[in-house]
Amino acid sequence: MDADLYYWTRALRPVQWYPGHIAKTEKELKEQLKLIDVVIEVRDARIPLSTTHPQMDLWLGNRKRILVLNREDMISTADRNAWAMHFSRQGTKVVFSNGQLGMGTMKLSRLAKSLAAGVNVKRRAKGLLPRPVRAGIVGYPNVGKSSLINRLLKRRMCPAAPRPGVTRELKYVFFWFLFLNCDIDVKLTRKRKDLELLDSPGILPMRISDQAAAIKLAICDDIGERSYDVADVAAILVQMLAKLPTVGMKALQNRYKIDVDGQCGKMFIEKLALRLFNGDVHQAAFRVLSDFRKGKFGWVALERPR
Ligand SMILES: Nc1nc2c(ncn2[C@@H]2O[C@H](COP(=O)(O)OP(=O)(O)OP(=O)(O)O)[C@@H](O)[C@H]2O)c(=O)[nH]1
Repeated sequence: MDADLYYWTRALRPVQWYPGHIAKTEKELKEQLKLIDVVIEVRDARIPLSTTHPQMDLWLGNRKRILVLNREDMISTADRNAWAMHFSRQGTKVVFSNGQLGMGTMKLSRLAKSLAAGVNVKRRAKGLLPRPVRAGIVGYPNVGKSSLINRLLKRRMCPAAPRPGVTRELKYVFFWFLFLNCDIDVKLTRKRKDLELLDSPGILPMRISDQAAAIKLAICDDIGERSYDVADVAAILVQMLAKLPTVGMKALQNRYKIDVDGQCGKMFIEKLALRLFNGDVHQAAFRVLSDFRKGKFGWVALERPR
């Protein structure tokens, strides 16, 4: 699939975002990471490779780290098993989660605390009181960072929305939580006093040279719509779905009642526009993307371990 994608995307308008506030966010994030005991890196389970920040390894060095593949509900069990095996072979600690429903958050919280337990061993040895473990949540836009934090805290402390770029600043959420609840709900604060969470805005690389990865980010709604041509992206999605053994041309044909030429997604979108949207290609393209994002073709990962 990746070789096809490379070929298909060569002639398209490149997916591109404007560096704007990226440099500022990067600088702030690097500063904040110095205060963090354990980093929780969130990726989109449908595209764990394309949601890997190329500089993350450099920034994190040998800092304690947990990899979270969020949106586990949007991939099949076979995809999940393939990724679990891949990361376990690499010796990487991975947690599969669902930020909407909270699956995986208990394991995540336990793992974060156990990985950073050494912090308080050292503090005690120095005669200091223990302090909460500080976990920083990082990852691309819209992968589910804020939803996961809300689930971890069982409170809506961070705005979460179905569009990229909602979180705009670094924010310690647990400080607020303690402050707001210390008198009212002592049991709750005691229970969770051992973990502090830092939410951060979605971070993208300044430039992306891998257009196949960029298209997948667009398909999965992990970058803003201004960065890409919706019709181009939907056409590529049609070609990808036609090729996927678990979807195939038949599923497209049945859903939209249009003949599919697996080689030409653009023609498919144009036919759909004529059939349902008075020739409006943008609306037709948006329908296909939104059907994919809602799981109308089943839950499929767009990447498998290489
Ligand atoms: N199906 C599904 N949807 C999820 C999951 N996690 C989050 N979402 C949805 O994905 C959208 C984005 O989630 P956010 O938590 O706002 O993502 P974010 O990474 O904080 O986004 P930025 O603020 O842009 O960095 C929201 O509509 C969530 O409800 C999940 O595991 N499964």
